[in-house]
Amino acid sequence: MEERRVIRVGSRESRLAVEQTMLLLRKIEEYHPELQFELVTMKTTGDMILDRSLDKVGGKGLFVKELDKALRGGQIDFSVHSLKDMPMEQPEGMPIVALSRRGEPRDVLVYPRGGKRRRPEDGRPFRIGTSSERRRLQLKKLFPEAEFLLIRGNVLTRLKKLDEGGYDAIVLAAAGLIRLGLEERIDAYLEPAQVIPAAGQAVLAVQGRSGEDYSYLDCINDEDAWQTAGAERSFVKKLNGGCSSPIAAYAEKKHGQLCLQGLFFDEETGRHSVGSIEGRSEEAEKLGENLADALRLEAAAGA
Ligand SMILES: NCc1[nH]cc(CCC(=O)O)c1CC(=O)O
Repeated sequence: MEERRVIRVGSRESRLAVEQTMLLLRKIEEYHPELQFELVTMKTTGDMILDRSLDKVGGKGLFVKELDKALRGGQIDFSVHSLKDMPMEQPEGMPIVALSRRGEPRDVLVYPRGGKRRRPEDGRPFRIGTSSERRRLQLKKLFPEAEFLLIRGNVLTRLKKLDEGGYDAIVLAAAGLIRLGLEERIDAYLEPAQVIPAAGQAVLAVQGRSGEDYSYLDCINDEDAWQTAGAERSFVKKLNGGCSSPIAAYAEKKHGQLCLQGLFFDEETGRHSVGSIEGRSEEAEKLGENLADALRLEAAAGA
């Protein structure tokens, strides 16, 4: 029997990261039985800092740095990430080489297991757990009376903290729960018109090394994901390059057109602006930039 070519694949070690990576690998294996994948998991800086909002300690890069090092050093052949955790620009020589078809893009509310959603009459404010400024800013409008509390840790840790009574609800990405087989924990979907998701939410990204042949990834690579996530990420990039201010972006294709919704919060004026733009899919990046310019002006002017 011929030896199968071994490909080493890097992933964060959280259960969600591993589930997502395996999902992708199983798909590739269907098309390429001649390949053998070996999973290499790592703890990242972002997984180790649990007491602060990550916005404050250096942002998105924290979840990918260790894996980048292994990729650069050749210990792994590619790594798999949630696109929304990736910086807007890839390090030299380590581009994104494939994007998966987007999963369920919405954020959701999860209530404590067994406990009914607490009625507001009993006095204390409804406590919503999230560590994302993007989510807090948008949920404040839906739940003006709520109190927002920081929650950190991976998805399973957050669910545990919720069930132990620390919160009346938490906000998570539907995609993560679904991929963990926990869809039944979803109590309410938040429509993008109410809560715009994070750029790249529910898309998986494969990061590789320049010059390597990744043609075996064609089977999972999704053109729509490149266009929609491309518009979302160019919007974010134009506004802050991935720093701390809350930004949301969600694009979808409708009748061949690309429709991008965005939210921008201006730290200087304390105002935020929300808007959308529509155009040709081929101009995804331009659309992102144009919406960014428009929303920046609006937030600055306080229209
Ligand atoms: N920031 C953590 C993170 N990164 C990706 C997902 C879920 C999957 C996805 O959105 O692609 C999650 C959990 C969450 O936000 O609830």
